[in-house]
Amino acid sequence: MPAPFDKVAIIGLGLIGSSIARATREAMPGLQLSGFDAEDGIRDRARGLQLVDQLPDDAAEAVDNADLVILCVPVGAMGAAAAAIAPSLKPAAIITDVGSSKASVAETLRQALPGATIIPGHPIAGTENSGPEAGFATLFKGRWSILTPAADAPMHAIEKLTAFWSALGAKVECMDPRQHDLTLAVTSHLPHLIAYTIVGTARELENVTEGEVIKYSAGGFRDFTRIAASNPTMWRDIFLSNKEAVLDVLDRFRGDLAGLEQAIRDDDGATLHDWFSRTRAIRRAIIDQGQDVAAADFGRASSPAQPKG
Ligand SMILES: NC(=O)C1=CN([C@@H]2O[C@H](COP(=O)(O)OP(=O)(O)OC[C@H]3O[C@@H](n4cnc5c(N)ncnc54)[C@H](O)[C@@H]3O)[C@@H](O)[C@H]2O)C=CC1
Ligand SMILES: O=C(O)C(=O)Cc1ccc(O)cc1
Repeated sequence: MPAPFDKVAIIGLGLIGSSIARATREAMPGLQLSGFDAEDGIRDRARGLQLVDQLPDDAAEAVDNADLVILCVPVGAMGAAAAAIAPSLKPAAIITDVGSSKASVAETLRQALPGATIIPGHPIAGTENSGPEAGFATLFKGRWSILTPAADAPMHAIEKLTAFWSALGAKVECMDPRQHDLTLAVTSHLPHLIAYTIVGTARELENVTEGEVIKYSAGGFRDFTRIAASNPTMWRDIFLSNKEAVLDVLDRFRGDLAGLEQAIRDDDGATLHDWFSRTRAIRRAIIDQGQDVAAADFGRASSPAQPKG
């Protein structure tokens, strides 16, 4: 199939931007790629890696004549990135982003780029690493890429963006932005908040445990430390931009945690066993659906799928 775009501009050349560049090069070698990053040092490193064909020192120059512009910056920087490209966007250009929250980003982009064709997006694929060296071409293979177009978004733009992500190996689905934000608050944002909490708590307990938390850190805690090593700027922005949904799921989580705390206090083994059995079934269902590609891809699955029964 021919590439859906002639020229694609990637703004923000960190983990996600550089992965898109690498994957696009592999899947659509004839396509013209340009890029920009606000940090001089990142631009230099991206040039060294030869991630794109053109990498000017100016955002507006990078999007000149681009058919698709992909904003790959932290959610809190979307407004500034959009404002910087506004003067030189070609009228027919499609603007998308990869931000981890959608309703507030969509509103920011609408305000910064009035009249532009904006199709917000979010590839549900990533790692705890950042920067242009951290990206890799296979990141999106077999993973979901969610689009959250407004009701009046032009169908041809949605179709072209779908074709682009499909060429990178992603499975594409459209979703309402609020539905996206609530779903991701449960499946991604709350788990990160818990990891950030538990690793910080363990660090504070080091005085009590005399360094043994780190020394004997076993499977469970190690998994949390990977997630808690995620990009602080990016995650600060995610929590502040998806505040409502995160606070909503946090409230429910607190209720469930209190229930388990009470069961422990009451020596109520049946409640604990019942809860843990249900969560085990959820893990198995996810693996049966083939959704555990992240761990498999990175060759760091913490444990193989448990045998049934
Ligand atoms: N890291 C992950 O696992 C995933 C991240 N995302 C989303 O992708 C976006 C980018 O994240 P990463 O690539 O991981 O971060 P990153 O930190 O690796 O890269 C972001 C880049 O954006 C640049 N930048 C910041 N403000 C800018 C501006 N105004 N103009 C141009 N460049 C600017 C930074 O210098 C940096 O190089 C975020 O919105 C994040 O929520 C989405 C899916 C997964
Ligand atoms: O590294 C991990 O476990 C992740 O969960 C990566 C990730 C981070 C943010 C997203 O919006 C999507 C995926």
